[in-house]
Amino acid sequence: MPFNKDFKPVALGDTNLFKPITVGNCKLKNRVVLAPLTRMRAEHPGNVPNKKWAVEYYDQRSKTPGTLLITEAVFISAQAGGYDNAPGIWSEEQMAEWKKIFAKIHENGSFVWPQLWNLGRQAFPECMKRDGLRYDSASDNIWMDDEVKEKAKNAGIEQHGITEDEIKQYIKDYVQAAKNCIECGADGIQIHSANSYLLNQFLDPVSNKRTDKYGGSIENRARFTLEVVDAIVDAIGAERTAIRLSPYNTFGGMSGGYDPTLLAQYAYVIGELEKRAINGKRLAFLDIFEPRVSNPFVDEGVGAYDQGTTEFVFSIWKGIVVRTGNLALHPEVAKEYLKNKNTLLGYGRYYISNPDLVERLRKGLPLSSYDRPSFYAMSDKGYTDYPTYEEAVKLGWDKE
Ligand SMILES: C=C(C)c1ccc(C)c(O)c1
Repeated sequence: MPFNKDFKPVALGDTNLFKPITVGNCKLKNRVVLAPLTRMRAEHPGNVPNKKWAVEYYDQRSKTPGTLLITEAVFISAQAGGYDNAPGIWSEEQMAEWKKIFAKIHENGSFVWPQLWNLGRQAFPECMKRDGLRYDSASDNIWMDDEVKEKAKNAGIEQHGITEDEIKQYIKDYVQAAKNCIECGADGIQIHSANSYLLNQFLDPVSNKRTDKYGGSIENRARFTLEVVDAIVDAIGAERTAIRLSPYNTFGGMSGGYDPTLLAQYAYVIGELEKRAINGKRLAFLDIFEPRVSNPFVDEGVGAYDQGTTEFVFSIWKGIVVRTGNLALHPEVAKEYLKNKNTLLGYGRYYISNPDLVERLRKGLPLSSYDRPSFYAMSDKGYTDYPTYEEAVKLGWDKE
């Protein structure tokens, strides 16, 4: 893919983006963060990180020492999964591959935080039926969309509102997965409580119709997420624990900004995290998915929700924030965000196509466009074959 000719690069080397900051136990030399990016290259069966390509993929994106990388989302257990080609971190075989990946990132002087994932109703129903697993969510049969409802019916599996005992088991699975990450060498973990996956299905009243202590009020809908936070903090420490939230996301049937009460839900969760912080258990960072991207499946710049902002977060949370969402082509927005001294910037799609993105942002170098069709393809094409800027110039891309 050639350079993006429609984008005029801006050097950010003299901005706060390259001001060192300590996150947890990690002394970062820049504030560029590899955002968690599912790439669907894990091996099936076994949900094992790709043995041929994954080490190289993360090696290429961690070359600038002192960079924070959040891995692609990682299933905490088979029951939390439901995609054949996404990785887990519950088995020895999976852990053996992650150890190699984490070691390579550390060899480059960078840091790695796996994102802990639990799909809920975003799982493929047919996979759960095939594997003799439940097809879980916050409530029975509140479908993401009619297509999924039909797939579940054809597979002969109901969508199951999980019981309190099953919630307790998931919390144990989150803790074990977090411990496995640290055993494999990770610097910390990020709890995925965003983008319509299971914890988000509990936070959002559109999917959570429960009448027990996990539903029916802002406090109750936040309970599962906060119990996961507390259990993981107790197991590995607050300085090794982060969380991702997406107040405005509409992907996966979530309410986003269209439910006026949703911001109150997130203000409550973040308020509870700040209360814990004041009591000595401050999470390493909050990763906030900006409404600049209300649905990650739509094209660059499409679908931004402009009726609200995440600025409320800063009235509550006094710790470190990663802000992610369509920033690579918008250095002016990046600079605005960087005025806050606790802010780091997450980069996703353009970090796929620019393995040396940190250096390109520092120097204001042209950005290679990405190839969306290969985002989730089982191939090294669109995964490890994107050139660095120097390699691209040798290929004559600057002459095109
Ligand atoms: C492209 C989307 C919406 C996506 C995929 C995977 C994950 C873990 C996520 O948070 C978002």
